[in-house]
Amino acid sequence: MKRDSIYAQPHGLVADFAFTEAVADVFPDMIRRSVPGYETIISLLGVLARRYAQADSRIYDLGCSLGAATLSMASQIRVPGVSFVCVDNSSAMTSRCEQIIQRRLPDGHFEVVCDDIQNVVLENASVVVLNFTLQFLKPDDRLEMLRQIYQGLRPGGVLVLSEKLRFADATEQALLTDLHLEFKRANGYSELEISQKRSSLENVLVPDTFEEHVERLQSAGFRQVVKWFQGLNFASLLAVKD
Ligand SMILES: Nc1ncnc2c1ncn2[C@@H]1O[C@H](C[S@+](CC[C@H]([NH3+])C(=O)[O-])CC(=O)[O-])[C@@H](O)[C@H]1O
Ligand SMILES: O=C(O)C(=O)Cc1ccccc1
Repeated sequence: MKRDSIYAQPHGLVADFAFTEAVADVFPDMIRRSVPGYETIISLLGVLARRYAQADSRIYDLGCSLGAATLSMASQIRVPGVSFVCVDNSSAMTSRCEQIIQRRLPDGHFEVVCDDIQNVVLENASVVVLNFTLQFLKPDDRLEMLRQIYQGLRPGGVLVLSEKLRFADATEQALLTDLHLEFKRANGYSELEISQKRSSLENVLVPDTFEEHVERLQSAGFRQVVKWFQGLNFASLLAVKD
């Protein structure tokens, strides 16, 4: 695994964060050292998919990056006739993802698509994963994305939505942001790396509160929403279509 040192040197003017070749090259290390609970979430996505995957249905991994969620789910699913659709709009990610999945699941039914997830028409889905992806869509586009997912799900199907959270209460926001900083320091990021990454993400990753997520999921049609994981200011929600 290549070590992330993208923000180790001063950038002068820090550009908006983008999923470039350089980021794709170090992505497993970057996300593991930046998102508390990431590896646990990936592993538990397998457990969730094993429970909710329906025979002869599709599983969508939206914003798949290098396909970690798909690989975990594929290793756990026991029902026949499941096909995976992995979508990401970064070609640096999808070209690597295609190779990784081909190597790890030579007999698997999967498709890797390089496109905006907002252009995907979902059909016959039993499990849809948005693992830290919705937060990169423009806030005004998020409800429509969830509506599209809801209409593409079968009855009994689920959306797993993982996101960085914002907190309405200023004290809670300050505490959890500070603990996330401490998590990054504990994982070897310098103050310069932390501050440059923070400015690059400023207008790119716009987090919502837990309450905003629940309301939006309900507006999209989901009646049952549960938070099944939280690590500091990162959480994952399970939304079930009746
Ligand atoms: N509009 C969009 N359309 C398609 N892809 C997008 C869009 N916006 C962002 N992306 C893609 O969403 C991914 C977000 S990373 C997901 C981790 C992965 N799920 C994992 O479980 O390892 C999370 C993070 O980096 O914090 C990137 O690969 C983007 O190119
Ligand atoms: O690094 C951060 O502060 C994050 O919020 C997580 C993250 C992880 C990988 C790419 C972009 C954002």
